[in-house]
Amino acid sequence: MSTIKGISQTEVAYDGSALRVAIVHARWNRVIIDALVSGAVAKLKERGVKENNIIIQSVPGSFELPFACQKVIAGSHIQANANATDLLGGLNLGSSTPNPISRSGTPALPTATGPFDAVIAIGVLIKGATMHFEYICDSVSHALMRVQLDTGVPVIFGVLTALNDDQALERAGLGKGEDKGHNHGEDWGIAAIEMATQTRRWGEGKFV
Ligand SMILES: Nc1c(NC[C@H](O)[C@H](O)[C@H](O)CO)[nH]c(=O)[nH]c1=O
Ligand SMILES: CC(=O)[C@@H](O)COP(=O)(O)O
Repeated sequence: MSTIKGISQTEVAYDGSALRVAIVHARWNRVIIDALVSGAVAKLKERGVKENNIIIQSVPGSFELPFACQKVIAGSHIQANANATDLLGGLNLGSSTPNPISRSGTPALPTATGPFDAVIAIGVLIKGATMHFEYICDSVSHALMRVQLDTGVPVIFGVLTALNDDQALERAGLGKGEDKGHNHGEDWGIAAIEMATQTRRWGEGKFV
């Protein structure tokens, strides 16, 4: 019987070439994390996101993900403003600073910086002997939802909440049996591009 689970991909092939995406990952259960991050990066690149527009940051554990995502989003705005100031500063609008454009002869273009169009939060939580698992899963899921609603930047929920090692391995395509499972990191990369693109469109009042 074919499963009814899983995402139904949209017919639209979203173009990631103008997008900037951050991946924030925890470092617990690193073998699984690395597979998930690789899967997400592969799909981002496959859909055109430039390598220097994929920023990867790590934190100790999944509990740190919401705070890190909030700060990474805020930092990208500061970085963008700083670059804009640098560029505007080069226009020599009566300032004493010589125009870097005239000084070097070539325009001072900003580096690959700017606000993130989406953030992918990746963590692997595996149930242990205590209730620690439940409290982290609950708090992190609610907090990541709040970060995206508060910031207006899509935060893709890439946190595996597994009851045992095998469940986590299979969801990273690392299953021990014949069926290795499916790397959910790939789905998260695709979702990031769709949500980033749609967020831009919705922000312009466009409903394609
Ligand atoms: N047990 C797991 C953790 N625990 C660590 C917490 O996430 C956090 O880093 C610590 O409590 C300090 O604040 N983290 C995971 O990502 N996965 C686990 O299975
Ligand atoms: C998700 C966790 O925090 C968990 O792995 C910790 O294990 P334990 O509940 O046995 O301390």
